[in-house]
Amino acid sequence: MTAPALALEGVAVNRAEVPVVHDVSLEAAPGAVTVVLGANGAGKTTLMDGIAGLAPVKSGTIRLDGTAIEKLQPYKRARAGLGYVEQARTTFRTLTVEQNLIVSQSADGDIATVYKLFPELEKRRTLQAGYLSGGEQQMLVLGRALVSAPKVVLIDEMSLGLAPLVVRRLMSTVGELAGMGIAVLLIEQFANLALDVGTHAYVLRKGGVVFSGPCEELRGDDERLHRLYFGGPPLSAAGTDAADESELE
Ligand SMILES: Nc1ncnc2c1ncn2[C@@H]1O[C@H](COP(=O)(O)OP(=O)(O)OP(=O)(O)O)[C@@H](O)[C@H]1O
Repeated sequence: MTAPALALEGVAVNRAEVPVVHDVSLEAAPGAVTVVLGANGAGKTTLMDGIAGLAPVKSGTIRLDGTAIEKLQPYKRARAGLGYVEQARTTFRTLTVEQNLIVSQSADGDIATVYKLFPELEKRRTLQAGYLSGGEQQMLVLGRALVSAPKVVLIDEMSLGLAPLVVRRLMSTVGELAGMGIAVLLIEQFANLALDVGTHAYVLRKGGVVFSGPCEELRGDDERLHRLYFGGPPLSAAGTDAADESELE
């Protein structure tokens, strides 16, 4: 098996001194999309913030290409090859599209690759980012992560507030990022879209992992997802899964 680009072991993350994520172990392989699912408030963003260094990791280890990063400042984690596409969809609104890419570019980063992935951005390269549509802004945020030449990209709910067609387009791009050898860790509210593009899935509930397995096991199985998200008995009388059991592999 390929060595994971990102490996977490027993990670706990706090929010404002409150323990939110506990004992999370997960891996993200290079060249694949790993999906993190869970209900609102399950701790997905807190986990991503912990990996990126924006929330305090209280215990456990986070390895990027085998090197422990959990004690590094966020900018050092970024420099080590960690890209983070945050939910907030932040761009420098008064800079042009191209300037946004230039300020995020690392020595190995290639703006032409971004334009190949998103021809829309090349057409608007001289436009201030504040004038882009929501979907184009999300493309720019993904593009900014890409020009930092990352080994791992964390993507948090990039579909928020976007039209379904745009979301599908962005999802296929996420697959292309993996095709470039990047390890993508994807949080997504539209579970089935994420499961279509992903290889391995984790489900978080109340800050802990309750499922780890191939995406195909969950694809299209809304009842099982619901039970994993919220616990409790199976929704259908025919359900054979244990009521509130974790399904860790
Ligand atoms: N800044 C904060 N201070 C205190 N508690 C917080 C803070 N941010 C989040 N929380 C709490 O941490 C828990 C996990 O939130 P988090 O945003 O990580 O979940 P999530 O799975 O990403 O949910 P969503 O899908 O709604 O973004 C929630 O109970 C939330 O209220």
